[in-house]
Amino acid sequence: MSVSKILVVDDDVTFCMMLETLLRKHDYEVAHSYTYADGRKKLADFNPDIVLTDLRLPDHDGLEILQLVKRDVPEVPVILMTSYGDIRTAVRAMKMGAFDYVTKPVNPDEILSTVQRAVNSRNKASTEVNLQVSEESYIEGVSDASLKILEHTTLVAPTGMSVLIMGESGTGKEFVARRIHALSQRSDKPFVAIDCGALPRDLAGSELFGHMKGAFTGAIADKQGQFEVANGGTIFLDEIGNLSYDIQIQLLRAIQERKIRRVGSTVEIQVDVRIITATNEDLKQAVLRGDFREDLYHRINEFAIQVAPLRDRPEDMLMFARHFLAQANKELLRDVDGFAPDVMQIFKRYSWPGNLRELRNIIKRAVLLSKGPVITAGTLPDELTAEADASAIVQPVEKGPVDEKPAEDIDLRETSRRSERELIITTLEKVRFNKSKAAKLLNVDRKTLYNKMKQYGIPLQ
Ligand SMILES: Nc1ncnc2c1ncn2[C@@H]1O[C@H](COP(=O)(O)OP(=O)(O)OP(=O)(O)O)[C@@H](O)[C@H]1O
Repeated sequence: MSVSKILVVDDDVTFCMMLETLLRKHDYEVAHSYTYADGRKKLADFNPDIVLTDLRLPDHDGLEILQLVKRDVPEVPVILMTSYGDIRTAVRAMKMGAFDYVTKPVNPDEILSTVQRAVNSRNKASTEVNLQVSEESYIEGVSDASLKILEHTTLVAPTGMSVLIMGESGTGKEFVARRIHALSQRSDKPFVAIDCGALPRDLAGSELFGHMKGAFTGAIADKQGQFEVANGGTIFLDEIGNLSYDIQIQLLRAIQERKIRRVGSTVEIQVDVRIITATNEDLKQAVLRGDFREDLYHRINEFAIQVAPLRDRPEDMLMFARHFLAQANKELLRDVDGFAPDVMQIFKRYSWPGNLRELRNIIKRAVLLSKGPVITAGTLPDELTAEADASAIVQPVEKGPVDEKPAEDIDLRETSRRSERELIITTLEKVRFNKSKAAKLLNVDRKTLYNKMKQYGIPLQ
């Protein structure tokens, strides 16, 4: 196999050099750019197989590099490097079609394993094997929300109904889709996953339905679309809300009449494909806005499954954490045995905007950094512990069993917010608004106290 070419875009010169040396040592061919403008040029001149970009560049942000790649060379995986404070942007990047993100400071083993996964995914894509049967095992979870998903997937799997899976990014929607396929009568036929968010508008038709030689510039040969590839099996359309109106019409036809037509052809091809779709936006709103066709919405929504965010199902935390720990140990050839009790408490208090994907990444990173037999709070990013600390002001770390059920009731939350505010005010008054002393008494750091004061509208005076 030929050497993979990697373009690194980052304005930190020393970091770029370090990364280059590391990647070269592992037989990658590397080019670097310190700016968006140069990155854009190298994208054309160097023709990389993979792009690694920082989220903050002096002249633009890294998301624009991602957009550029998705527009011009959508098959090239983009890995984003972010500081932990940018996690929400990283989540947005995933929605826009990024392959994955790694958090800075970048750990050599972590970056190498992510790059290797990207190389593997490219090799799969280029040989048109988009079937990607998951190597990871499926965890069912124990929360009520997970049990409901289990019940619904088992019920709907054998029916052939179209399923719409809703949930935030990283909650496991694609895993649920694969599960439905695996439990259906189509399980020995292809499962084809397509990220509609990463499909360039003008190529979406050809990617889904195929094209004929000469149909447009660049169509140098006839090409099967993914509907034909998936024939007999299941097609999973992730981020369905991103399809253009035009493609929505063609998709509706494919579902209603079970026929597709390649771009540039008049011949209709019969296809038998089950449709599973996913979205993390409110499609009903998109219908009301006129961005998504109502008839298509009803077609894809014969059965809906809601996947809850991780923060709303803390009962699942321990199981997933253990699963990702075992996975990380295997991938990194380590033998970390478990989690210190305060780590599980931090996990349960953190808001997990990136959901299971974020938990997986955090644990992998912690395994890399661990020196002892268990993962300790010191191996977690500061932002994560700070956010968890902030929400713990009136909920001191419990010593109880790690998987006990925390309060979920909305009123209870509201009450605890109110008493948290009162506690902060009383403490501040007691120490005459000396923030350092107040922070000490409340057992949080000053930054957390400031954030809380801002959040509750307490004057900083
Ligand atoms: N049930 C599960 N068992 C084990 N791992 C899971 C499960 N669900 C999700 N994961 C882990 O979380 C990662 C993200 O899941 P997945 O890609 O299915 O999320 P998603 O909701 O489709 O995300 P996006 O909306 O960003 O496409 C997976 O790669 C896997 O590592």
